[in-house]
Amino acid sequence: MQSETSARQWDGTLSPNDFNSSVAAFCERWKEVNDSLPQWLWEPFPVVGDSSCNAAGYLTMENVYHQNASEEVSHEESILGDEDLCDDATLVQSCGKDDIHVYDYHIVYSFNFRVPVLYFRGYRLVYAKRRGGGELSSFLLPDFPKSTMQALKKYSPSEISLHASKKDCWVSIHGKVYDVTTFLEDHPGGEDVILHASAGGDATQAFDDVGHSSTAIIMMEGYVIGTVEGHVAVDEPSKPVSGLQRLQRKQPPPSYNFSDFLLPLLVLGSAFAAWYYLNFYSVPKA
Ligand code: HEM
Repeated sequence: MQSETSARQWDGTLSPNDFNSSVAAFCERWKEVNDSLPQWLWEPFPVVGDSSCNAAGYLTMENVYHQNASEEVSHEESILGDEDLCDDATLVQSCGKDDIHVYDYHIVYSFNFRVPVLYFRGYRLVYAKRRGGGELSSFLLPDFPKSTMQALKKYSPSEISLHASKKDCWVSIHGKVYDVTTFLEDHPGGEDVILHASAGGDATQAFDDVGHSSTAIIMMEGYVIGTVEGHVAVDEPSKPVSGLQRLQRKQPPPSYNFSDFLLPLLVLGSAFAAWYYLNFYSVPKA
């Protein structure tokens, strides 16, 4: 436990190992006080390189949804299975009678800002009767706030292109800028492909052509530093690809996708840091 003096000197950032130990404590505490709510789970990143961080990964809580009382969608009809309903803190109003909004939350450690960041992706499930049949089908629609990206710093393509070396490597993918310098050695696909993509300008196509998994897409959010100035989102966000799909490239796409991957809504840093502060710093000495 830190003294009050050191708490006052704390600059609000965490080391990767602080993050790991605090999220473990956070999960435990969440379980104790929110037993009836969906639980946070630790999802490890693929073991790669010679990482200084001994337990890299992120926290995940998925399929959090609220069902309107008026909607009589039965357990069998729900494609979500029997996940717990969330409370009002995560309530999202549905637009239509048959809609359900679903959120996936991820807490990722930002290696560049040294704070935990909360990302979420949201989508709306729309239930529609199949023509000529009574069964319900579903598909996903994008449902993201447009203001999300405005909080991030904007970089011009020419500024981004100045950072294409092993010691200072930025890539732009789908309008966002990632400083992947510290990740190069750990990249499962090798550092050369990223360096090559960085030097070649926008890396969106190269990134998508590989068919990165959803873990990779969540992981990359830990390296975001800003957005590309003037970027117009005419293209779709990266579509996560499962391990099986990577092995079977000819397999048809899934009936739904997470291409509507929602990017940072809030920097959880402040909330999480407050929590961390209250738990690890502000408790007066006995
Ligand atoms: C922040 C940026 C990036 C992150 C976090 C990232 C992460 C990953 C991860 C976790 C994997 C393991 C497979 C998977 O889970 O999908 C992977 C594989 C790979 N990545 Fe990336 N990647 C990034 C950028 C790029 C870029 C710009 C390229 C450019 C071509 C690239 C090319 C590859 C290749 C070739 C593989 C190997 C694929 C395979 O063996 O099937 N990655 N990456």
